[in-house]
Amino acid sequence: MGTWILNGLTVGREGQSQRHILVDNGSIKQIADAAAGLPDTSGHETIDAAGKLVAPGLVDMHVHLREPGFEHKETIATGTRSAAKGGFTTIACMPNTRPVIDTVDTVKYVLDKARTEGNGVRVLPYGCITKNELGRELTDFTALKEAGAIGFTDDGVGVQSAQMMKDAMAFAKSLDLPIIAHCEDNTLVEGAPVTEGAFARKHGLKGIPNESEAIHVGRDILLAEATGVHYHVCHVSTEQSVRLIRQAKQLGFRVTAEVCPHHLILSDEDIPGLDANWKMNPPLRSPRDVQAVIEGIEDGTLDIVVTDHAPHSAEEKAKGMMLAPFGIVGFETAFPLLYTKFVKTGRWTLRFLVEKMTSAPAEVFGLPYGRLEEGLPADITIIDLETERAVDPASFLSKSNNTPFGGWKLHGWPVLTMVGGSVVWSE
Ligand SMILES: NC(=O)N[C@@H](CC(=O)O)C(=O)O
Ligand SMILES: [Zn+2]
Ligand SMILES: [Zn+2]
Repeated sequence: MGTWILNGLTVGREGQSQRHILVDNGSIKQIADAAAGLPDTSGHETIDAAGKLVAPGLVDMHVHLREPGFEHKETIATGTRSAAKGGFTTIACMPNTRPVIDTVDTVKYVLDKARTEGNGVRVLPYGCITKNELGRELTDFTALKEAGAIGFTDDGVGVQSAQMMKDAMAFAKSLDLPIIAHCEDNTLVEGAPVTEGAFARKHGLKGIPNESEAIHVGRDILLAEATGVHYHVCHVSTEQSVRLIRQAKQLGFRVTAEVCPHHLILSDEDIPGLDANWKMNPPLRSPRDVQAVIEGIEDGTLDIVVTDHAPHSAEEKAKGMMLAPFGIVGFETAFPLLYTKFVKTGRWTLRFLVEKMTSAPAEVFGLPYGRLEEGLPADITIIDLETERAVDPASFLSKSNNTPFGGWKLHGWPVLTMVGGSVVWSE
């Protein structure tokens, strides 16, 4: 017995249309134009998707699940629940856990846990570039790939040594896997909690300058040119980074990049006060940088949207702007935020947003997901575009609720998430 998802709105190359989708045996068996009438649904279950968007399952290539080691912030069980509620069917998790994911055993640990406690969500682990993310010694990329790592990153910190990064790129290139870079030059940061700029000046805080990000982006683009690796830039937040990536693409280098909803929507001018729910890395930048990343995603310089879902406990965030850890949760607000801010306002088409969160990340990382096509795995997210709801952090399925978006009234809430033909979350 299969499932017909009836009368949903789909967005694709042909524009928007109403379709019926038959899911059978874990895959998309048939896609039919609704104009031709209802299909014969006898012997099948049905889901009424009339008036709702039926999108490919959302794909998030940058998330923190915190397990092993930081289970007070999040676990694979709670993180995947939160992801499913946000409409995500495939997520790629960062290795800055405790211990970090720098051995075959830790990769396997994450994959095993995801299989048993991952709520059906596809979890793809990254391995560390350097042992313990200390920047001193490369990990065994060959063994990590063999164990299931889909790329290498020291997310949380920048790789400070250019030689180390170059060696990492050459190694990754030989295995045909990407390097995913958290770009941050430590000599330009010195413990600052927010961006250099208006907010920092007003509160007498040290600021993180734009160059601390862009210097690594520029350096790494040169190293990517030299090595030919697929180089992917994490959470781009500055005008200068966008400019460098744009130029690298014009020159034909194998460079891709991601941007987070918060960097597309918030600037440092929006930070209401010394509340650590507004503290993340990279920090919220100037309005000029926000404009630059928006233009970056619009002209294709930035390829994909990721959440950088970074849960921290209420106790940790209560330590205040100076002492609290960097990061905000993202799964349960990402699509509604971008839908409300960019699609409902008429700036982006629905198709553009959906692509940036589905087919584009799948294509950048060579994954067989992110599209609604006969024969592909039935990873599908149904989204209510009509109902307005306020963000309620207390209702998050994530173990943490550190978000600056509490109370925001948004449209575009996922109502059903299906992975491989099984419903993994529904309202
Ligand atoms: N983004 C953040 O502010 N924090 C991330 C680390 C990271 O993504 O660099 C975290 O692990 O908490
Ligand atoms: Zn990072
Ligand atoms: Zn991160």
